[in-house]
Amino acid sequence: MSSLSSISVADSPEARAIAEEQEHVTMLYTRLDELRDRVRGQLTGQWSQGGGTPQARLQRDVAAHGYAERLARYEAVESGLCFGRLDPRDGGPLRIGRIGIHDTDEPLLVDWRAPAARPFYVATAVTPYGIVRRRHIRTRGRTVVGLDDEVFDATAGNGPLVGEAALIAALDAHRTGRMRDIVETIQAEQDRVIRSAAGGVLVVQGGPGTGKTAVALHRAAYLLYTHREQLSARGVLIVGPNPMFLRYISQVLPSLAETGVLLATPADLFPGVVATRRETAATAEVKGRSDMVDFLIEGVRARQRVPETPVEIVVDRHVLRLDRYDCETPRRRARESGRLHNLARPIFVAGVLDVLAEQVAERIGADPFWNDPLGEDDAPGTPNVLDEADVADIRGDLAGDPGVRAVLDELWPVLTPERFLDDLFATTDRDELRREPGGGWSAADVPLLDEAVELLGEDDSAARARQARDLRRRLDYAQGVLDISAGSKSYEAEDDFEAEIPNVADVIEAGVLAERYADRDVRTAAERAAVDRRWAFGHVIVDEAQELSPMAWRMLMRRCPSRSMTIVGDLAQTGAAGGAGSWGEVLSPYVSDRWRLAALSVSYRTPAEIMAYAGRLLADADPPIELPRPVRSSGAEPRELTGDAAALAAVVAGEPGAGSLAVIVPAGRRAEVAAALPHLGSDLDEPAVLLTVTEAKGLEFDHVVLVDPELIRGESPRGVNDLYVALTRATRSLTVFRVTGGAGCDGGTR
Ligand SMILES: Nc1ncnc2c1ncn2[C@@H]1O[C@H](COP(=O)(O)OP(=O)(O)OP(=O)(O)O)[C@@H](O)[C@H]1O
Repeated sequence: MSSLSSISVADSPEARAIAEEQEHVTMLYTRLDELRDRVRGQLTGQWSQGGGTPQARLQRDVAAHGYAERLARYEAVESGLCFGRLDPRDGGPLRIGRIGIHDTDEPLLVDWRAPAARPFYVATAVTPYGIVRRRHIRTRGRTVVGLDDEVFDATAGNGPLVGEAALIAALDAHRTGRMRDIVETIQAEQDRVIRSAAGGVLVVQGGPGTGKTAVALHRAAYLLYTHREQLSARGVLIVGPNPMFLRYISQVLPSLAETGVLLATPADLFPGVVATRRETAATAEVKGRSDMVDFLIEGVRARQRVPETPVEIVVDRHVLRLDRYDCETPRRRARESGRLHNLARPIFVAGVLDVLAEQVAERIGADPFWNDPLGEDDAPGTPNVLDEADVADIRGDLAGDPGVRAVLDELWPVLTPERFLDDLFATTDRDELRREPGGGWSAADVPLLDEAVELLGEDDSAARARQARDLRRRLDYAQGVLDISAGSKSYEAEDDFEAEIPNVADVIEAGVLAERYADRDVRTAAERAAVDRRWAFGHVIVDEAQELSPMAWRMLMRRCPSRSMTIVGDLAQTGAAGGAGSWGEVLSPYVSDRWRLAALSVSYRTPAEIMAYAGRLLADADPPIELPRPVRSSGAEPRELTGDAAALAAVVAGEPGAGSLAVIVPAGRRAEVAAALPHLGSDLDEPAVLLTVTEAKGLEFDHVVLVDPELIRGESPRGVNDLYVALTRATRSLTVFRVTGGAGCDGGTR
């Protein structure tokens, strides 16, 4: 392998190589500008056409939406448009970039996701895939500033890393509050995960910094490229642990020219509910257990009541009575119907109304002389003079009676998930769950709300009525079009020749035409999915998946009935008490043992010095923690310091100015440390932040000051995992600071 970097000597072979690449890169940007101009023109063309039929306007909206998306893609790839070159043994060079650009018959730039680009990520001297040279092209703006070449020749052994110089340069770069894409330096083991088949469940397990998140995001881009039609219709969902994490990763897919992916936390997955309520980890753990399903089922059954003591209802001066026996049969029938609670209610209501109607009919229709031989006609009649229609009228009156309705609502209420859960928590005898109604929802409530819908059923009569109205409107409109057209036909029919020409009404009927006028939704799948609880995604990616509770998994699996999923996590980093202990345990209820495991073993984040230090601090962990292999060293050993709050503040103030800094604290000391470091918030766009381990999960910083590691370890049953997370957030330097004094930091340095 040979390497060239930062070539500047004019007229050297290296300079000539740069000039050659510059020429190609310049040509590519010219093409990109042309493509943008063309799409901009098409977009303006759509907007400038006014008026027209509703159908024409809708078609214009759809077209404009498509052009706007394409333009956004072209805008997104400005930086690093072309970053690689492959020289095959046979044939001309291929340039690799963020999108594909073609001339009439030859590819000018090959999309990194295309099969032809694959050797760029996996070729080695031993398995060169027909490639003799791989070149990483470094650009600044539109200027080529350096090249890194690897020549595959059987006599020169290649190292395990692909494009080592480019990779190390990427890893050494300062971190900002936003994750960057790694498209230029994806490593072979990562590439295998990214390009793995879309179907089934793929679990990606790897230690901190092995690129799981990066790989998951590039896999999303790869799948969208490879299965564009299917996935842009059904959408891709990426689930991350908290909003801060989602903000951190939010730029990666747009920089890969992919939009339209929904990023959400599990707490975001119940449209209409914003989970802002705080609760203890212990309560959240209980709510996440799978036995909550039975708790909810029991709760629903308990709201399908029969009267303990007879209930009296006064209707038109008649006193009607309902007892336990009267209601048990309707309840049994409703339950046995197999319908969900709200949908079974009409069966219960019908049964109870029958009982009440019978009572009324007996009172007002009974014929006391029905079998009196001296009665009218001297012959036995019927015991009740009311016929079926009369009884049906009585039933109808009873159904509208407020007193009857109140009793029915009490016995078998229509329940929204919110009303049900509020009531359940207010009345439960489980202390850890009991709370007053109202006060909003917690993140752990969201899977319970979702589960509740599955038990209660959604009353979609309003939506169905709306659909019926829409269809009626479209039919009327279509019929109007046909009528006008038929009118013009009769006018035209005065001319015999014209009358031979078939009219629109001859070839299409109103229903079909109405379909054509159906509103076409111009929103992306992600936009539609965000407001639709029942949306089934084409692929779901779950990051930091080890943190999800069994109830959250149930909710997620509902969003992905096809089970086309990528699950990314590290069991050694599980912090949540209800989080995963093993992937098999998590997945077996849904896919049995039909899931694939891919392991990532190299840490691209944590330098060797910090990893070794973490190994020492975690040496007694049980089960033992297997640390990933660091890919580079920083030359800086971690520092251990002790002092009071003022000393901590001084250390933080003295941290290197360049790059990002995080102070990671035990949750129980957050307030104290925040008081000592009042200038630190948790906005990742700021150069320095103060975070708990839970908040820091999945993030990384150039420099980390870790406060009181022993406290972090002792704070929860999975404290050792939390400490592992905290120790592995830094890309450059780690300072461990133990605060002296009982209260630690009491704000003295304010
Ligand atoms: N092939 C690569 N080229 C360049 N940078 C990479 C590569 N792989 C990973 N990285 C970088 O390494 C860092 C860690 O990656 P990432 O956050 O995806 O790891 P992770 O496994 O998800 O970590 P954690 O378990 O801590 O969440 C990121 O800055 C990422 O950009």
